[in-house]
Amino acid sequence: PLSDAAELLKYYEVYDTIGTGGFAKVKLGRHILTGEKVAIKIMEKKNLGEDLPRVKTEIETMKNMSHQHVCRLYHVIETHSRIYLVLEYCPGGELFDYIIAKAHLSEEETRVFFRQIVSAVAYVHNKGYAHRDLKPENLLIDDDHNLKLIDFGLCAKPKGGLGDELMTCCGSPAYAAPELIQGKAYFGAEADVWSMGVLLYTLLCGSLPFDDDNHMALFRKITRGKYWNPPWLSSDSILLLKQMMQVDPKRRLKVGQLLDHPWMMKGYSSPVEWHTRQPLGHIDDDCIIEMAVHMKRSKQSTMHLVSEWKYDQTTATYLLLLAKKQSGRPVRLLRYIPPQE
Ligand SMILES: O=C(Nc1ccc2c(c1)CCNCC2)c1ccc(-c2cn[nH]c2)cc1OCc1ccccc1
Repeated sequence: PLSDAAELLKYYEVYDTIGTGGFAKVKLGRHILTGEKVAIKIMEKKNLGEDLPRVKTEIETMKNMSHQHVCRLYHVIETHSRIYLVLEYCPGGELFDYIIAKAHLSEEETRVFFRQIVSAVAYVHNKGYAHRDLKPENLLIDDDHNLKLIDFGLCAKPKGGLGDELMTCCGSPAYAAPELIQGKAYFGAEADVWSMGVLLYTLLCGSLPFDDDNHMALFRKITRGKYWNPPWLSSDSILLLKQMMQVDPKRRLKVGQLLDHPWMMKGYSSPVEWHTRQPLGHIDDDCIIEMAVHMKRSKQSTMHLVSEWKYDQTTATYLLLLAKKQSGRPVRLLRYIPPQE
């Protein structure tokens, strides 16, 4: 109903639907004040049902994530019947479609992408979360041809940190670790490494290492851990895949060992940089000044307002101004001049 869209339309121009997922629809949009393009994920509360907790998890998790390879949440608008998430614009679409279009990627192109995936996952783990649904559908390509991790609906933040075991069996079977599908207690970080191994395989090979229409047959293949290595794989790639898709989680590579693994370092002089380039607490002066001028407030009170991180129009305006600055565009808010009488 219009009342729901009214709140959204106060701040955004909304264009056509670009994707419809399980319980959400994604539309293109533009933030009026900054002119920046955004993606708007629209969910009908009544259709969410038992998925509502998953959406709440995703929102609370994404509010704590600020990283160059994690899709940024800018604004949360909850109305009578809908939840709108305003998200970072990723016009390259899903990595899944990109791989299909190219059959499979070269080792060099895979390495560029895989270093970004490891950077995102290392950051997420350092924050105490396990993603638990790593797959090419959950990696989007931005307008700079960089990857952005999405879908934190299944992530877990064990109370005692990632040293605690998890129980819930979740995620997509083809990417799920053996210990997870066997219903054993597992460590989220170890399960994520297995999924990254399957992801690396799909990038290099253009197919799944373990696949079967029959669920039980698929489970048997995963627990057996044997898969085909296509002839175009280098011996280094074969070795790394083997170290990541170890059925025994204790023998599996750790994320820390991935950061400077010889395969990851080929053609590079430094290990994967996983620290964020935009720490959450950091407040950019240029953006604050432009907002203060626009809001006719002092710099101090504008700084204070932004620091509340309410994921409202203020948060969205600040983050989108920052995105503008980082893309080399002018740190300017729209100067709306009302029509002269
Ligand atoms: O910006 C996003 N998507 C997106 C934007 C523009 C274009 C495309 C895609 C590809 C299709 N051709 C038109 C160009 C976009 C951003 C964030 C999220 C998102 C973040 N957490 N959850 C979802 C989802 C997004 O989309 C999903 C999608 C839509 C159509 C296909 C492929 C992917």
